[in-house]
Amino acid sequence: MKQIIAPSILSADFANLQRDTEMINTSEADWFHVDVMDGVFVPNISFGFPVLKAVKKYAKKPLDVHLMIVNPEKYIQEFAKEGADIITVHYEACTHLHRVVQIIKDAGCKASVALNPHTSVSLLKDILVDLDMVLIMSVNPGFGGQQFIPQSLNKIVELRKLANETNPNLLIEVDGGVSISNIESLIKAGANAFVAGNAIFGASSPTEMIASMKNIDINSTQI
Ligand SMILES: O=C(CO)[C@H](O)[C@H](O)COP(=O)(O)O
Ligand SMILES: [Fe+2]
Repeated sequence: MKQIIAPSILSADFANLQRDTEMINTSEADWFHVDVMDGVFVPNISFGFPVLKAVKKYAKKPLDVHLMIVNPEKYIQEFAKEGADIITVHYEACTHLHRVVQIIKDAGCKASVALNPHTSVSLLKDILVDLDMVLIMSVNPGFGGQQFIPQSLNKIVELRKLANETNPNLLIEVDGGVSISNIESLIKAGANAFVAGNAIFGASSPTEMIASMKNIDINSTQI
């Protein structure tokens, strides 16, 4: 299976959101990545339900909703109602993570958990079997356009090993500083879903950049 590419609409032009949504629709991208920030869990505020609703109106691909908010359990049903297909909550924001994962599933969505750069993948050992995806944050959450933290590579390798024991179909998504120059090493480490904001929307041709990321073939690369 080819890697999943999820452009982050955080880097889209909000004055031209319909245009950028259509660009993703007609590109080789797989999902829309939707970053919700509350100004409490992270030091930034992005957007909430009205923007999700607006994207959903035109999006022809699944919405991958990344909740960087405290008490996410309060809002999961509404995010599902407004069109989320995959919901990611942060490990660091959930005291009762198992319960939150069940709430996501009961709402009819795929369940995913994100780990901040300082959070060890070993902490997910007892819940991995219940998850559809783990999101490895490769920057500190809160802003687009930051530099990839190299230690994230080891976390992907470690997580893939752990998943092979209990949940071999687990998707591993990487978010933050992903670009055409590091995506190959991330695939080799064991990740299979990639969020990119700046790398796509900052490119001279976003659709060509999406196609390049989608079609990297790690087997044909000479070492
Ligand atoms: O969750 C996020 C930030 O917290 C974004 O998804 C992420 O930063 C994408 O932007 P970029 O590819 O420009 O780093
Ligand atoms: Fe994100």
